[in-house]
Amino acid sequence: MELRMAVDKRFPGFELATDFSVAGGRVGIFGVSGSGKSTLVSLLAGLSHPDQGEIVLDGEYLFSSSKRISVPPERRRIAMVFQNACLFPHLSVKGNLLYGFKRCTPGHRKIDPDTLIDVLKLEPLLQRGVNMLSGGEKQRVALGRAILANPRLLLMDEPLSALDDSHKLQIIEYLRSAGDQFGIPYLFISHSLLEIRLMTDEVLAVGGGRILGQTTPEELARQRMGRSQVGYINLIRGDLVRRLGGMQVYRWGDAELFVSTASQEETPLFELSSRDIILFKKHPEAISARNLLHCKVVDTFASGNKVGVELSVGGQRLIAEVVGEAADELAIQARADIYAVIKASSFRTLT
Ligand SMILES: Nc1ncnc2c1ncn2[C@@H]1O[C@H](COP(=O)(O)OP(=O)(O)OP(=O)(O)O)[C@@H](O)[C@H]1O
Repeated sequence: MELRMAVDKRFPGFELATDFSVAGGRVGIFGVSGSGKSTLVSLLAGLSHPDQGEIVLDGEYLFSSSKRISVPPERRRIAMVFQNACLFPHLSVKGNLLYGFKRCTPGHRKIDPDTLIDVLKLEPLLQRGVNMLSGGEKQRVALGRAILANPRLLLMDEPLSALDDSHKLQIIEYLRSAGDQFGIPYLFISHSLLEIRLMTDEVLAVGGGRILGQTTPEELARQRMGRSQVGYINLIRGDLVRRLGGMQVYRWGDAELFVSTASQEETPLFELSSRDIILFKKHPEAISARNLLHCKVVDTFASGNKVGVELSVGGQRLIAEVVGEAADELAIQARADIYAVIKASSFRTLT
């Protein structure tokens, strides 16, 4: 997907003015509430019109004020998944799924409904009325309906916001299938950096109606480390090796991690804040923390008043943070050996 949006849109008290180009299959739009994300999405989908400018998708003008072009929404081949599933209440799950497929011209019908039903695990729901579904199930149906419309671009506008935390991450796996299994490029809009990191490869940061930056989710997370209350969040997927009393031991690359927070999953995802990693220059003796990892410093970076320290451990990467003074005292520099200490209780279970 190649998208260029150079548009202006004014509301009383708010102006969206963007000029950006993105290419790729998994693009994020990140920004706080009121930054203009939904306005941008609505202009792209054709649900509202820019005051001026142009929108070009894969070489085709969807909107151009100077050329007097405005392709109607139904001819843009852009499908949407919103915060609320917005399913048709009078149709069954199957009816909702096939709705988009039937409206799609036969030449564009590349995705087989049975394959989609299989991938999104919708078979047991097919005959149900949509009011009999949980929030997560509704979002899976809404996603399926959008994919079956065989769009050239899928817009996902805060699709996880209405779900509780425990369901969000399960649904992410399905949302990603739009790209991974069906090859549909998507724009994923969210105010959650975690969701952006799990869903996208490139991200536009939006604020006050402007594009503040265009970068990778990883780089965005690093930039925000110093400003964030929680520091940098390391995302760690471990493989359960054994259980020891109230503790789980996970393999993570060549390293083993002791984690005291429980998960039902064999390969759960954990969060670990850069603030919960303590660095030692020499091997510390007799510590109560369960995890002592011998690491190499890969790189350091400044973020606000903190220094981020990228570590290599057992073939994996970990980001710790220290204040500038500590970085000097510990002589932290690329290729230095260092020990990272982490309490077993510092890991937060995401799945
Ligand atoms: N139709 C409209 N009329 C007037 N103002 C509007 C309209 N649509 C949006 N706005 C204003 O534009 C600004 C950006 O809104 P927008 O919904 O795009 O933000 P957002 O980043 O998507 O926020 P959220 O994450 O809360 O949905 C807000 O100040 C909003 O009040």
